[in-house]
Amino acid sequence: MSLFLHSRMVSCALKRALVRSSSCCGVWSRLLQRPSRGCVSSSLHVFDRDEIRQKLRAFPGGSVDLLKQDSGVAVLTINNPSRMNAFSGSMMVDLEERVTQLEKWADGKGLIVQGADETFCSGSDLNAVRAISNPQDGRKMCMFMQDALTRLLRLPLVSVALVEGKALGGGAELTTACDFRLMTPGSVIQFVHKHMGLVPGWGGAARLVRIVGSQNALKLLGGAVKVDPELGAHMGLADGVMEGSQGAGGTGTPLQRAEDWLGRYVEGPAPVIRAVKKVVLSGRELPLSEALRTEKDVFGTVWGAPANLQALASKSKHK
Ligand SMILES: CC[C@@H](C(=O)O)C(=O)SCCNC(=O)CCNC(=O)[C@H](O)C(C)(C)COP(=O)(O)OP(=O)(O)OC[C@H]1O[C@@H](n2cnc3c(N)ncnc32)[C@H](O)[C@@H]1OP(=O)(O)O
Repeated sequence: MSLFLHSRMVSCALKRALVRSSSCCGVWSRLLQRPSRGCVSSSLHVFDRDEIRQKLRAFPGGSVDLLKQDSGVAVLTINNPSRMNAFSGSMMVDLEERVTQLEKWADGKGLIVQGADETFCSGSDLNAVRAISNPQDGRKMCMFMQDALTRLLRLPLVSVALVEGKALGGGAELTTACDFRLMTPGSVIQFVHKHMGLVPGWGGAARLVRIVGSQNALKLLGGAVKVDPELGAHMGLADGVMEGSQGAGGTGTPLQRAEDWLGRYVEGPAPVIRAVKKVVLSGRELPLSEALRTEKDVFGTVWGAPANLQALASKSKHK
């Protein structure tokens, strides 16, 4: 008996038809649209988020914690250390709820995603996976997580995955749902899916191809390659190595070093930094003509706005 019964699919199909009917200038709103409760269309599928949310809660354990800071940089912590920060069902629901909170955070500029206890995330909780191992239920969980991670990447925040210890399976996929990846010495990103008789399902394959190219993605997935910081930097998967407080070249914990690293890319007024992410996002995801239209629209929100007027008044020189 499937844990995820298909009900209200008719109303979901109707919603999909409505979403598709929106004009091309509504494309941007679809990229950033705050998802309605209930039925949503995620890429090619329509699924009932409320129903899946309820079913996933049947698999408790751990939490996904969010700290929004006055600096405009939030910290999202995958917190299930007794399970190497594996995602229980309730943590998947937590994640989606934290993403919704971040979608509503108007003052946000940056986000750091980390794991508790010096390790990142070991993917789905295998105990939950075993309980929902039929294709229909797996597809429902996959759509829920694919939707949550797509929305995470589309946040108008510059995001960094701080990888300590291990990022395996869905944990490796989570790293690709951030704009940047910083790894600590000895850390590993590994798409172990092949060893599970699987392929990524949380959107990790589609994002990995866009990050490292199709040949490298084929190697990492086909070979379930252990990516250390050196290989990650070589392939373009890792954007930096974060030494800890004992590391050379700086002080502070890996999180403090990651905040310092991110700081240079989010310094400035939130509306400007959020506009930067929006125009890059549209350039990355939309066809050129729609990306140009979006860029014009976003430009219109910052031209003549307080930060622009202040800069003009200060006659600053860019030495
Ligand atoms: C879409 C992808 C998605 C999916 O298909 O749903 C997935 O992500 S599938 C899951 C992919 N992940 C894995 O297969 C990782 C499995 N775990 C390991 O390989 C190892 O635990 C480790 C992460 C390499 C760490 O090894 P080690 O340092 O030796 O510690 P332990 O193995 O003793 O782990 C400590 C503790 O944590 C439990 N654990 C670890 N990972 C998971 C997990 N993914 N799900 C549930 N529990 C996990 C492990 O069982 C230990 O608990 P105890 O046995 O109770 O001590």
